[in-house]
Amino acid sequence: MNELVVETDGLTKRYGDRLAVDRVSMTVMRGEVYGFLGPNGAGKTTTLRMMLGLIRPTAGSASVLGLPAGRPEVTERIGALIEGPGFYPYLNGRDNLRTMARYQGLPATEVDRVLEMVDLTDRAKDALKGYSLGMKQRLGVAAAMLGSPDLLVLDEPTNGLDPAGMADMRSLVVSLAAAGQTVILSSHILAEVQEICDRVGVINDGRLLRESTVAELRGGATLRVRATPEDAALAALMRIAGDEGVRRIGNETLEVDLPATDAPEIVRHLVAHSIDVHEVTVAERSLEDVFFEMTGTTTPGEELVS
Ligand SMILES: Nc1ncnc2c1ncn2[C@@H]1O[C@H](COP(=O)(O)OP(=O)(O)OP(=O)(O)O)[C@@H](O)[C@H]1O
Repeated sequence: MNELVVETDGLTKRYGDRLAVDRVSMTVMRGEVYGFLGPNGAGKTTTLRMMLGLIRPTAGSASVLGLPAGRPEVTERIGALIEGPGFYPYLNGRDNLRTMARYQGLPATEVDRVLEMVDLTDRAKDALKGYSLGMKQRLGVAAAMLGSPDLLVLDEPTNGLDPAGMADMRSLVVSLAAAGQTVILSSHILAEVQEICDRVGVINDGRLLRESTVAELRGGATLRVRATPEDAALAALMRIAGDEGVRRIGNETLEVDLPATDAPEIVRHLVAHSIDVHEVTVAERSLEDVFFEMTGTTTPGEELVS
């Protein structure tokens, strides 16, 4: 357990004056879905390309499966879908994968296995030009899964997909993770990362701002209490949560930094002080709120619209 699959140390890439990746030190553990999150141009693809050994770092290092990135014995244990899959349009799905499998010295049964995994067995005999973008992306994941790689790297796998295609891709990643596959998934879609990732690295302007579990990043939930008279409620709640643990947020409502399990105690306490409790709700911060606080800029989602 807790085996390191990827470790980067001060990983840096400079293009002329542009520092695309700036001293990134990140870790990915075996069996987790790691969300690499950041707005467009943040440095996600450049970092992944260094991990895959496709480009050389200007400084720092990346090790994958305990060996320096780029070594052939490492590269062959990574499956990647990066910048859209390249297929032969006139071949069908199965023959496209067979060509790749043959090149890698893998048997035809391996093609059937990965087709089944991405739920394309029924359409495997159709020519690729009839595939939707979502199907092509799924075939791309199937190609990346040939030979059962130890690490699967998916760069923006839902980019350009319609909502149904996105949901499809998300459930595919979840099913691969359930089967024990280690996945690095880059995305600028916060809700997506929140839904399917165990841990997240947030990158902005080439720098890794934070690396933690999604739950840690979002912080604990808070309680919102609407009670009157408000001043008396504030004083009473401060005795439980401390002066810093309670804030007024308007509409006779107070925000309290206590877990949801404390709600009954809070209500009892207020009622014992003759305070009327009108409503108690649990407020969870979304990853989007957190991202906004961390970068102080627009969320990646908003950038998409521009
Ligand atoms: N080959 C290159 N030559 C020059 N600059 C580059 C090159 N590749 C990337 N960059 C620059 O490095 C920065 C990071 O780019 P990168 O593609 O890694 O970001 P990203 O987070 O993957 O963004 P996106 O979500 O748009 O794919 C950008 O400013 C980009 O313009």
